[in-house]
Order: sequence, then C-alpha cells, then structure tokens
Amino acid sequence: MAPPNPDLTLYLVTDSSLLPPGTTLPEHVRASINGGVTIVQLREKKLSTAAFISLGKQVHAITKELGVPLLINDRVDVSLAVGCEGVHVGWDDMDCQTARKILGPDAIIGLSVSNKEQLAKALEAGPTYLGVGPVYATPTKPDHNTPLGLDGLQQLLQHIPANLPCCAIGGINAQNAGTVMNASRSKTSPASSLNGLAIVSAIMASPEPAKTCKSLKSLIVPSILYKNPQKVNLTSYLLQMLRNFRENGPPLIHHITNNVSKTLHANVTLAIGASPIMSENESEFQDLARLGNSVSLVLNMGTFLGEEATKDLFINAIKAHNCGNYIVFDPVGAGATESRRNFARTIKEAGATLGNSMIIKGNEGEILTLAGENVSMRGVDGAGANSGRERERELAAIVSKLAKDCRGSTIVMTGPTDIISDGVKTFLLRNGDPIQTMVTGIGCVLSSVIAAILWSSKSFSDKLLATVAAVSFFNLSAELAANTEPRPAGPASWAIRFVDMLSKEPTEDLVRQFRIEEIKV
Ligand SMILES: Cc1ncc(COP(=O)(O)OP(=O)(O)O)c(N)n1
Ligand SMILES: Cc1nc(C(=O)O)sc1CCOP(=O)(O)O
Repeated sequence: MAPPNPDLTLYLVTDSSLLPPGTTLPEHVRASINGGVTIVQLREKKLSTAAFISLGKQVHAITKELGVPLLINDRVDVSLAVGCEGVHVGWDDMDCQTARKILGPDAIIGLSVSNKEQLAKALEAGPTYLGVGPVYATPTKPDHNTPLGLDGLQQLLQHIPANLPCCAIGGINAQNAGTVMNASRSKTSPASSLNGLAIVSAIMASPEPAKTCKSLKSLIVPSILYKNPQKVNLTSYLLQMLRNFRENGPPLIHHITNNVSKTLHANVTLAIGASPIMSENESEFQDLARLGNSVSLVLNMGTFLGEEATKDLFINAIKAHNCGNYIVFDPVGAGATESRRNFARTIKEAGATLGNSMIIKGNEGEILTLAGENVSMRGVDGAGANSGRERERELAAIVSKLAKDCRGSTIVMTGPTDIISDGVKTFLLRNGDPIQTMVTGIGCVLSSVIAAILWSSKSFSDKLLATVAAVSFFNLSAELAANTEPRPAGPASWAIRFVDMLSKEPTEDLVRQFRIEEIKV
C-alpha cells in the first residue's frame, strides 16, 4: 500500500484560547478550510481527555465533510478514539514507530524537528512528514527550541530527502509567509524544499479566517507550484491566475505602441477586463505610473522613429514605471535593421537594471537578436518557424540563457511553439492557430494581455506562471475562435471572434485545454 501523502500546503494547528470572542472552534476550522487550509491538527493543551475526544469528533465531522485530514497533537489514544487520520508527535511524546504500530500503515504521523540531531533521529523513525521549527520565536509555544531563522531552516532542509514532506512552523504569518517559502527555495535544490507552512496564531486569532487563509495560501502556493508542479493542481492554479488579476480593480495598461495596432491593443485590454491608456506624453508618465494599485507599461517599438527620437521616450517611461509596476517590452523588428538592433539591446539592458519586473516578448528573430545570435529579418515578421524537438531544445536553451543574462526578466519567444523562461524554469506552450499571423497587430496585443494578467502575480516565482497563463489563454482563445463551428469566413471575422473569446470569463474546462510542457535546458 502507498504511504500516506498529505497536502501540507496550508496547515492549521489549532489553539482555541486564541479564538476571537464569540466564535467557536468548529466554525473557525470550517471557515479556514473554505479559505484554503489543506490539513488540520487539533492542538488543545488545556482539555481533559474526554473533552479533547469530544471536540475531536465535532471537528472531524467537519474536516471529513470538507475532505481534509485531521491529526491530533501528541495523543495517539485521542486520535484512535476520534477515528481521525493521524497524530503529530514531538520528542516527549510516543515514538513514531510505536504510534505507527498502534494507528496502522494508513495513518499520517508527523514529527517535530528543531535541529540537526533531531533530524538525524527523525530520518530513522519513519514519520509521514516533518514539522520544522520554530522558524521565528513565538509566544504560542513558550517552550519552543532556539529559532532557526531562515538560514537555519535552509540548512536543515538541505538534509531532508525529497520524498519526505516537510512544513515550517513558528512565528509565520501573512507578512513573512512568502519570504519563508522563497527562502526555502533559494539555497536548496528544488526537491528538498518546503511543502507548506503550519500556522497557529495568524489563523486562530483572525476575525476573518477564510480571508486570511486565502491570502496566506496565495503566498505559499506559487513556491510550491514552482518547485513541485505535481503537488498542486496546475489547472486550478492557472485558472486563479486568469481570474485574480482584477482583485485590486482593473489593471491600468499604459501603452506606448505602434500606430498600426493601437486600437486592437485598446480593445483587447478592455475585453479581458483591464483599462487601456495610450500616452506618449512624457510629462504625464510619473502620474500615469501611480494611477491605481496595478499599473503596467507596454513598450512596443513597432513604429520606431530612430534611436535618438525614441530613446528618451522609452527610457523615461521605464524610469517612471520603475515603482513596482510591470513592464512588457516588445522589440518589434529588432533584427531588421542595425538601428533597431541597437535600440532593442539598449532597452533590454535598461530592463536588466529593474530587478525582475520586465517581460520581453518577441518572435524568434527578435529574441534571437536580443540574445546576440546572428539573424537576418526582412521586416517585422518572424525569422522562421521553429519546428522539431531538437530545434525546440536549442531555442529553449537560448531563451533561458537570455533570461539569466537579463537578471530576472522573463522572456517570451512566440512561434508555433511558444517558449517562456525566467532563466530557472522553461516552458513550451503549444496552443494557437496559424490564422494569428494573418491579422496585423495580433502578435503585438499579446503584450497587453500579459501586462494585465501579471497582476495575479505576488512573487517572483509567480511571475513566470502568470505569463504562462496569459500566453496559453491568449493562444487557446485564438484557436477556439478559429475552430468553433460555424467557422469564421476569414481573418477579419476571426479577429472579431477572437476579441469576443478573450472577453469570456475563463473556465476550468478552458484551462484543461492548455498544452504546457516544462522542459529542462
Ligand atoms: C506541524 C507541527 N510541527 C511541529 C509541532 C510541534 O510539536 P511538539 O514538538 O509536539 O510540540 P507541541 O505541539 O506539543 O507543543 C506541531 N505541533 N505541529
Ligand atoms: C506548535 C508549534 N510548534 C513549534 C515548533 O517549533 O515545533 S512552534 C509552534 C507554535 C507556532 O505557532 P504560531 O504559528 O502562532 O507562531
């Protein structure tokens, strides 16, 4: 029989003494699960055995109904009496092997680890998962061990095998959850990293547990998905990406773009539920960049007026939006002339100084030009179709290297297969339809969609997946507009249908049709 494999993403450990006045534990647990808690531990230090069992049964009825496992803190006897899914034990409690004998092979048995010595013993003991902590000092457990801090956590994680799930605990809340998850990623190999966070006070004391859990989960999931895509439901995550970008109101997309596709940019931006503005008036860039919670800049060098004429405009726009906004740069025709090549490289360099807020989106010829490859382009269309697995691999390696060289920019190379990389992870996307190349400006307006959907992104790792969601959504909408009966008569009627398609609320069924593959380069 396969060992139990609990989802530790957002682990609620209870403490009724922290509940807001007038609330009950069972209802608080229910709301927390509705907000995204994936596993619950009943940790009630002051209850008699009888009261512990009675409360355990009440809470178990709810966790069972909502499909989430319930564990009991310390007490194997109470777990047996409640009939729940397992226990969490520490070093003063019953040992793991004995607990396993009593509870059986299907039980979830968690074990606490605070240092290297305990970890060495824990690896012998055969728990289902490890609770590693405390990360920070916490009044919730007055007898806690020395806090590990982020460095100590990373060091322990390096010695935890990839197949042993682990969560961090101790002093974790909405202010530091993303940092703890990201820190666990940065110095360790992806395999030996956190599967989630266990939290007591930040959830138990919240007057709005569902809302708190939802926002905690949005800080945790990106890192888990980034490291272990198989551990998270990719479909529901990408769907969330396509829906959440309007959470703080419609993002404002400031466009500096070519004359040919301005109207299409505006219509597509509106169709997906964002707000377009077209402005080349440098005196208002600072104000535009701060107009609301979520502002992005689309920079498209399609109708390029020459290096001197365009440089100040683009650089001043970048400077104005360098206040936490996303910038999507489309180096249109970068390989076509010497002057465009130089200019595109200047903007790419400027993006590399921005940390990770720039996305560079171009066709094969444009991206290869930025990567320093020798390409000859006839106009602003792509240099050629990438085809065949070998060619895909070659291009993926170039895209990934360019992303690394750009120090955090995400690179999107469009084509029959789209390639997206942040220099750490690289994805191949296979949705789309050849008709997309028959309407001018269609390639350009993908930037507007990316610029809007990026606002679902809350961390660096999320930015890549938000871009993957945006490009897949865009291309699948194109594909459906072309292939749904009755089929469009030609490119013009297809383009209208395409905009209609983009305006529909994305569904789970739509996301299931995304053809996404992660590729190792
Ligand atoms: C998920 C998780 N990790 C660690 C602990 C701490 O357990 P323990 O060492 O048994 O300490 P007490 O909870 O008994 O104070 C935990 N409960 N859950
Ligand atoms: C139950 C528990 N175990 C810890 C450990 O280090 O093993 S720290 C802790 C309490 C965590 O509470 P809060 O989320 O309120 O800080």
